[in-house]
Amino acid sequence: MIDTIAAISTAIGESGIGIVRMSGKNSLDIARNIFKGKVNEDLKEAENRKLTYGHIYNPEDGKIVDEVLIAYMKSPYTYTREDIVEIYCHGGAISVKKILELILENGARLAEPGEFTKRAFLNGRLDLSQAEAVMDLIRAKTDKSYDISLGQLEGSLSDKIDEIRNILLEMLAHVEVSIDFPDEGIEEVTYKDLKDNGNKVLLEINKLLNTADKGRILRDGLNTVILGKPNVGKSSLLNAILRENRAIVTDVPGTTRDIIEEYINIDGIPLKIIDTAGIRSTEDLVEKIGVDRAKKVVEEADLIIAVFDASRKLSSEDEEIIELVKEKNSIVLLNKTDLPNEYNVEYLKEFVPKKKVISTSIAKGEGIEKLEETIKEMFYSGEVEISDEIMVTNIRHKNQLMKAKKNIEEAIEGINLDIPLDCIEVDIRSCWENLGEISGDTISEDILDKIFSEFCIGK
Ligand SMILES: Nc1nc2c(c(=O)[nH]1)N(C=O)[C@@H](CNc1ccc(C(=O)N[C@@H](CCC(=O)O)C(=O)O)cc1)CN2
Ligand SMILES: Nc1nc2c(ncn2[C@@H]2O[C@H](COP(=O)(O)OP(=O)(O)OP(=O)(O)O)[C@@H](O)[C@H]2O)c(=O)[nH]1
Ligand SMILES: [Mg+2]
Repeated sequence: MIDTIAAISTAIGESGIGIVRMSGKNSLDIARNIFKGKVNEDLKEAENRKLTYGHIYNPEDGKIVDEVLIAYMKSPYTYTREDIVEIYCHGGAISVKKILELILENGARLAEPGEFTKRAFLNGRLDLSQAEAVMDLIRAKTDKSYDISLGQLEGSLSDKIDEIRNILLEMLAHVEVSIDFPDEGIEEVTYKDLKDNGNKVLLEINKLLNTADKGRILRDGLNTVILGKPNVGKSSLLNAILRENRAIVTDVPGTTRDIIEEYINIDGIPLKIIDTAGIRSTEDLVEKIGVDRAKKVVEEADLIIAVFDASRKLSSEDEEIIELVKEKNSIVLLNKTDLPNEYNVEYLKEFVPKKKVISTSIAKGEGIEKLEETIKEMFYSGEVEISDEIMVTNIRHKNQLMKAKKNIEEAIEGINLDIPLDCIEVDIRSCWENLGEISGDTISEDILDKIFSEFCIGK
């Protein structure tokens, strides 16, 4: 039997109201055990989707736990398609926890992360990409990524994937007819038809893939890493961009020991901005770990802002930075230009010939706007425009699309070479299956578990 699950669905902390919810057959019975209504005594006349006022109490000792509102939502027209009971109690940490404990003592099981949404998926209310969009919606950090998730929740991506898979199904049907009735002269027609449809599928997959890189950036933010030797002004830059004193700034080299991550919007472009420990060789263990981490985040960066100090001569540490950023998408800052300069922008440019070099005095707030302008330019000059087209924002979806692309390319190659239809059929089927993993139509139990395990509790 499928058990009844329960979880706290709101954030635990200082909040006005907290929600504890249950899903499954026993939800209403459990609620009846621990709830006493003022008018509606024991939820006998629990009306579907009506709020009832009353108290949660412990049936063992009769003690009142909290004053609440309670809602019963009857299967199948609910979030999970199962019976659901939601209890709206006072916020904070204690009430929600006490009520959850009572519910668990009365026969429910603690829900795994994402299990409510997993049930919605397993019971057919959502497809997998919509379930994933629920999570993206919660995690969205900008209006744009929010809009994309909402669109995917409403099924924009699912519809597109279905459309492509339907073309593939049609192709499979033609192949099967030709294999079953080889003598009726339909083979020629089949090859022509396969070619047209195969190309259509490839085109649609490519369109989606083209949105993927920008889509990821819109979802997660442009991964921007501030890099430089100690004391050049990296943390000052972070604070200047954020316009708040987020990171500690001192004149002691080695102030920042670990990486600091923050999110900021520059005219609609979301940045995940990372301040790092200054790169230098050091004996200090903590600082050394910080430096190693800094080097590691460089590998995953979309953009590096390399900071140099105009008031000190270029050192071997600076050379190391130059090597690190040479092959990367980067902007070079020459900072502290308000101090007596050891060298200028022209000199620095010789070392980083292909990079944009900006002169700044972060202490005086000079050059920050120019930096922001430059980031914007670099972002918008990059291929795909932000538009209302369907975006692929999820890495898993991108990987499935890449597999499907390979399948359809192989099928098309086979068609062009007139190889036997049953060989081509294998590729078309793989393509259909790989796309089906996006909507969850064809997917294994363990991949499902993995996807939902990354959800949050109570969703
Ligand atoms: N109190 C509360 N608020 C919430 C949620 C919730 O579970 N509880 N949601 C949880 O994420 C979101 C709303 N999402 C929901 C999605 C579907 C259904 C639902 O009952 N669907 C039925 C009936 C639809 C209808 O009446 O037309 C269905 O699809 O059959 C409910 C909530 C946000 N707000
Ligand atoms: N004169 C001048 N001082 C600056 C400028 N930018 C930063 N500073 C100062 O330089 C010192 C170091 O700044 P931080 O931002 O802590 O440097 P950092 O690169 O984060 O240093 P670590 O975390 O140690 O790697 C502080 O005293 C800042 O006030 C600038 O444009 N001009
Ligand atoms: Mg610092």
